Amino acid sequence: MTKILYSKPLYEEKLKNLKKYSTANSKLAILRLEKNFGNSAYLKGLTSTANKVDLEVVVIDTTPENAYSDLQKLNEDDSVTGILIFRPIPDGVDEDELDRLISPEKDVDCMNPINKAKLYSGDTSGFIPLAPKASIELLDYYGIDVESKNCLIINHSNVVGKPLAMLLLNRFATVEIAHIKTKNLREHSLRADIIFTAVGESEFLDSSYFSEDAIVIDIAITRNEDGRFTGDLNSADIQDKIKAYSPVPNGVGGLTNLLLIESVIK
Ligand SMILES: Nc1nc(=O)c2c([nH]1)NC[C@@H]1CN(c3ccc(C(=O)N[C@@H](CCC(=O)O)C(=O)O)cc3)C=[N+]21
Repeated sequence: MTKILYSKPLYEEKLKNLKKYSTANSKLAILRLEKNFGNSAYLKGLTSTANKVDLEVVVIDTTPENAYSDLQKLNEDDSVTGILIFRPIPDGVDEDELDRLISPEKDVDCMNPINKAKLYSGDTSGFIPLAPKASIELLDYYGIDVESKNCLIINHSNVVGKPLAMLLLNRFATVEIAHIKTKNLREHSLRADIIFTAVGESEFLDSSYFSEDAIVIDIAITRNEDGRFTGDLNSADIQDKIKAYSPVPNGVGGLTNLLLIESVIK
């Protein structure tokens, strides 16, 4: 039997705890340069969670020309306590410049170089990128230890792959990162104990990619041809053929939005 790693029980537990905090002096601001499926799903999830704890959320739609000044305004606005810039960031915007500009104290997704440096040097006491953090917390909740495991990450972005690799290294996992130029992905995934994937290609990972003891953490969210939300994993095909997986929806994404709200409040 393949186990499904739902985030719901952990979500509920953490939500209950969050309700003890006052949200009166907290506000999350989201800087959005474009609308796409991924950030719409995120916005829906985080809005729903924010409503449950009465946290104020504002979305600032901006343009490549105004992004820097709009971000500066959010930095200077004392009522704003957390800032998230939706990724991916479109062409014509200097992503590194935005990252340098975001106030390190409000940088809930850990994109400012000061916060990244802390994380990359092994100090996890500050902000941690939220999707990688959710992936690790989900494994912790289900008692899955990554130490000495062969972990494959299929994503090399600044938001998912690279920070996730750091978190796994901190826990003495053996880490491999696959990306767009990787040859023979299957050869890598067949050797892996735990596979973290965030490609965004609906259900492309079938059972031929995995050993029977594989655990798959699906960090992608897309929509397939019939309009269903899916991740990278073909969950019908892998039934009874791998050990465990996190579903989409109700897996990593559901927890990511809660960790975002938690990060703003705490
Ligand atoms: N700077 C940045 N950091 C990100 O982490 C980031 C981003 N930009 N841009 C967009 C993608 C996508 N993403 C999601 C997070 C949560 C859900 C989520 O809450 N999903 C729920 C609910 C979905 C629903 O009900 O519509 C679920 O899967 O159960 C979805 C998608 C984070 N991303």
